[in-house]
Amino acid sequence: MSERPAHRPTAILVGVQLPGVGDAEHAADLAELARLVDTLGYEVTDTVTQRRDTLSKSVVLGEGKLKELAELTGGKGYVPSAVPVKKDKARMRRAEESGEADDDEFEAADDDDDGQVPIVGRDVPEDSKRRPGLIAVDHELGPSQARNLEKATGVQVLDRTGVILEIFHRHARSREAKLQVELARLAYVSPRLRETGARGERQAGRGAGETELELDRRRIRDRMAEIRRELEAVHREQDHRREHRAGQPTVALVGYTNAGKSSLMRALTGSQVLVADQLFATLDTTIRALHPEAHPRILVSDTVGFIKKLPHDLVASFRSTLDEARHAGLLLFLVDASDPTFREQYAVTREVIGEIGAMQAPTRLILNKVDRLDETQREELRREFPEAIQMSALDKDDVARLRATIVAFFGQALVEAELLVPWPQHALVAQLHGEAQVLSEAHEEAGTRVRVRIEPDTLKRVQAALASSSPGA
Ligand SMILES: Nc1nc2c(ncn2[C@@H]2O[C@H](COP(=O)(O)OP(=O)(O)OP(=O)(O)O)[C@@H](O)[C@H]2O)c(=O)[nH]1
Ligand SMILES: [Mg+2]
Repeated sequence: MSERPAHRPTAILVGVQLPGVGDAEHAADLAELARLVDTLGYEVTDTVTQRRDTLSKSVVLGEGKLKELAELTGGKGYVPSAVPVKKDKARMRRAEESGEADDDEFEAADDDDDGQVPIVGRDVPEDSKRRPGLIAVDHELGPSQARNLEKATGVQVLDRTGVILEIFHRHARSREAKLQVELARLAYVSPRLRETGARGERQAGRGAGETELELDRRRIRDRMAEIRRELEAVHREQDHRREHRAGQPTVALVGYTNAGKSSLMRALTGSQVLVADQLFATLDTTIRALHPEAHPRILVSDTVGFIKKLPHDLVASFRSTLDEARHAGLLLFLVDASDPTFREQYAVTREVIGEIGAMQAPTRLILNKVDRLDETQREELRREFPEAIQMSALDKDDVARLRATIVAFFGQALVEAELLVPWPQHALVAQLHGEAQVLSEAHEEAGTRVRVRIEPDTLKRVQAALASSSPGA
């Protein structure tokens, strides 16, 4: 557990239970949002929910619920300038209640904000009366919904995607992750920009006939193009490294965020990757060899986790981070079996992995964290998932068993071969000890005769190397 400051800012969750969403699912979604908000550093103090047929187009919630929410925040409870310009109030109210209200009618005319989407550090005054610092809404919000909700409550509003993007922004460490997050944030912000009517200094650089909004959008497009170019360079470098590893058996750990991928990575490889009881602790892909080493060497990759309703732009920008999974010879799907919603989390993971085209490799399901379950629960899971491996990433024996399973899996693909390595190429023998299982080794007049169990692709590469340097080739 990470250290927590004594006085964390507080947050209120808002969710609408739409038709077709059961009570359990609704509660699970909100519990997950609470974990996301907690990861952002807020303490969740209240949850305001409502059953509705649709989200209110203006402020998500209905009038009464909005008042209830505003009482918690010390806000007005209505959108200050929600004065219909053309329609009469009663008609507006009817339309609003039926979820049909026209967004723009609720927009303030004297809009004084900067047209930026409320994604980070939006300046909503924070007073000392423990006014919440954030309202997190468990749905995708349109720009005017967020804006109106802020006006009615006086508190910064983020939708689910905004919360996730903010966590990614804070957790990004590598240049690649930072670029990918920036790309996703710009894709999120761009359609949410709106004309501000701002004047003066912001007009600099504006083309003839170009409005403020067009200028902002153009700047974003330019920056996105620049980021894509930078990312391409990063990816070329990665492809290069991957080519270098080609033929080496690789197992990819994939799964929902917090399933325990990095913990298992540590246990299998002895590496010091970050493990934290947080959502999206890992954003980069790490590749390490199994330790103690297997022969041939087996690589393990740990990567970014998934979540329900993962923003599409985020998946798109993290696609190459997930490339390791696409090239792996074995996919281990990790779930936190102690989480009652793990079945759905498993389904989400399979779906995203399918979307990025990584489902060709054989897969195994790993029910992790079974140390938190009792024997009856484990037995039930054995019946439900007879093929799955039950384990705890924190248990040495479990990890050793999994290691043996991985080694045996790649062992099936090995073929036996005999190679004669001439003396001038003696370095190849040492290489074979890393890349194959050496069964026997005999020194002869012409060189070293080695019997190996080896991956077919690696065998081809070694044979080609031997042929190209043999006399007369
Ligand atoms: N009890 C128990 N806790 C575990 C187990 N495996 C992992 N954990 C804990 O679960 C939390 C998340 O573990 P991580 O390994 O960071 O999970 P992850 O899948 O890498 O998560 P992200 O990188 O955030 O997507 C940490 O607090 C771990 O200590 C396990 O088998 N049993
Ligand atoms: Mg991790």
